[in-house]
Amino acid sequence: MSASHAIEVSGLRRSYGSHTAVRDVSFQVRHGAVTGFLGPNGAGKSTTLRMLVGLTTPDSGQARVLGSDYRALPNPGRHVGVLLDASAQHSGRTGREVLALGAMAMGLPPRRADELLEVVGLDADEARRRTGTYSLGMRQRLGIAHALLGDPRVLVLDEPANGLDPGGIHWLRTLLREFADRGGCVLLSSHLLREVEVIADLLIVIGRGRVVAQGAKQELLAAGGTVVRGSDAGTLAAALAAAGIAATRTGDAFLAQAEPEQVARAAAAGGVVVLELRPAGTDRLESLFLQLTADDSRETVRR
Ligand SMILES: Nc1ncnc2c1ncn2[C@@H]1O[C@H](COP(=O)(O)OP(=O)(O)OP(=O)(O)O)[C@@H](O)[C@H]1O
Repeated sequence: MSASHAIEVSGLRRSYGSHTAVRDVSFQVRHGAVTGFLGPNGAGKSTTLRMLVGLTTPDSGQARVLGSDYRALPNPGRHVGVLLDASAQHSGRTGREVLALGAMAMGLPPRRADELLEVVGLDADEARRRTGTYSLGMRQRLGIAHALLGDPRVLVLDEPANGLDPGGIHWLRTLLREFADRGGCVLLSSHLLREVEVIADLLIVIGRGRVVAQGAKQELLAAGGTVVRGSDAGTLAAALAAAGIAATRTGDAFLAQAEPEQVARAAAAGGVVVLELRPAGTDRLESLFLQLTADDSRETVRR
């Protein structure tokens, strides 16, 4: 395994009866970045993450974290923080007890629980409450605290933004950004394109148990060119042509095959006031994602 990759998954496959949940999934996840694992409901995200941390046995293929089978890591919580199901905690324990027990299991002092409660914004009152009374957002915060307890280098989080309000999503984004900027590796799943788009640097898109796209978010988003609309369509067309930028007209806008900055400069050089400028790739990724969702025929009305 390459030392630059924290996670390496190759040829993973898992069936349940006649249904293949994950078929030939391969990807690598590097340090120092937040990687989003994106796919519609039932695409195979949780099954893949469960195989990664040894909770589900693959029919074939292998998954390695920090160069090892997860189950072979000594004291794994000190290396890999995992949050697969925020509701899995014992509902009769208080938030603080959950963290204190986790700290003890990892050989850490109980004060580590208090540090993490502060990091995830659970106050003293909330920490004393049984987790059975927690909202989903509070459970997610507790689950993230548990994943961070052992100061791991890798985080594997299944739908961590589920149940968080917009402020909570902003908080999560900042937390994961800082973790990755310190060199950590984050792999997080989501079934919401917009959610993962604001949090992740890299994307792995999965549909029907297969990886259908992967790469840097900016590249995936930029691949479709730039949508531009100007004060005068004729002058804008001429300005783009003069700059050697191929463009096709869609209504009163153009789809230009160049980066937004090049397009803006071309428009400025032609004296056109730009009224709209955005990467078209967002649309492309969205249509790929909607197509995946539609392929699952969950949204299709059968006649
Ligand atoms: N233990 C199981 N027994 C039978 N089928 C299962 C089991 N676990 C997963 N599956 C099936 O495998 C497929 C993939 O499920 P998985 O939970 O991995 O998807 P997901 O991408 O995480 O979906 P979601 O976004 O809805 O959580 C689904 O069709 C699911 O019903």
